[in-house]
Amino acid sequence: MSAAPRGRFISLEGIDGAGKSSHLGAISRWLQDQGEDVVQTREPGGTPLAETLRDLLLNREMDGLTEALLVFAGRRDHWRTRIAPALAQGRCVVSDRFADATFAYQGAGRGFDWSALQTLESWVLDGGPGPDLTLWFDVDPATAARRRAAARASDRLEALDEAFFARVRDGYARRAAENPQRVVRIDAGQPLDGVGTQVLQALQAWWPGRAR
Ligand SMILES: Nc1ncnc2c1ncn2[C@@H]1O[C@H](COP(=O)(O)OP(=O)(O)OP(=O)(O)O)[C@@H](O)[C@H]1O
Ligand SMILES: Cc1cn([C@H]2C[C@H](O)[C@@H](COP(=O)(O)O)O2)c(=O)[nH]c1=O
Repeated sequence: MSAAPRGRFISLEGIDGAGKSSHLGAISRWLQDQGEDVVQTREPGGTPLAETLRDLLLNREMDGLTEALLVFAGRRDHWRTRIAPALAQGRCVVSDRFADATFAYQGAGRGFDWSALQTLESWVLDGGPGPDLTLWFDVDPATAARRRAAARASDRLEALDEAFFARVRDGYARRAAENPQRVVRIDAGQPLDGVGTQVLQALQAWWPGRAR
């Protein structure tokens, strides 16, 4: 009996308040409509251990190196016990954030060494590929801050200033430039339905071209 073809892996990225989580459900439904068995997850988190580490990241004071090691520790557990097995079964994984967030937040935002992050990423993913498609919800930091303020109280990272989020945005732009075949930029400054239309178009444009 032959093994199932590897499933597809989609990640959603963007600065806090960009609006990515608002489209998670619609993306999963669209994939289900294509006949996919979908696993919806998030980072930091996605497993009991990684959710515990998420709680520390969002609520305890620490430096950028500690943040990077903590998110990669959680990602290792998430990858090894949940994402990789699901992909091996041919399932479709949709994650609200993945490794690009570490390059953007801990790399560009905190100033942690980019090539060291690339080494950690390769170790944690067993040298294999990460997401097949990344939707980068790109919005200016002032708009994102207004959306966050209207929606909820800030956690430790969300409370950082606009200059931090401008650097994080630059980090996402750098990852997009380094991975043009994978990362699709969504103009998240548009109203909700306009963003939803772009998301759908990005999925449709990518879907038929995916070799399994
Ligand atoms: N395009 C949009 N226009 C206006 N408001 C939006 C838009 N997209 C999302 N919002 C609102 O902004 C707030 C933040 O949205 P959401 O939680 O989806 O962002 P997020 O990128 O997932 O944030 P985080 O990563 O910090 O959880 C919500 O109140 C949501 O309703
Ligand atoms: C994966 C990852 C996340 N972060 C930060 C980004 C956000 O501020 C929080 C997660 O909150 P969300 O509302 O669930 O998006 O964590 C990070 O700093 N590094 C990472 O690798």
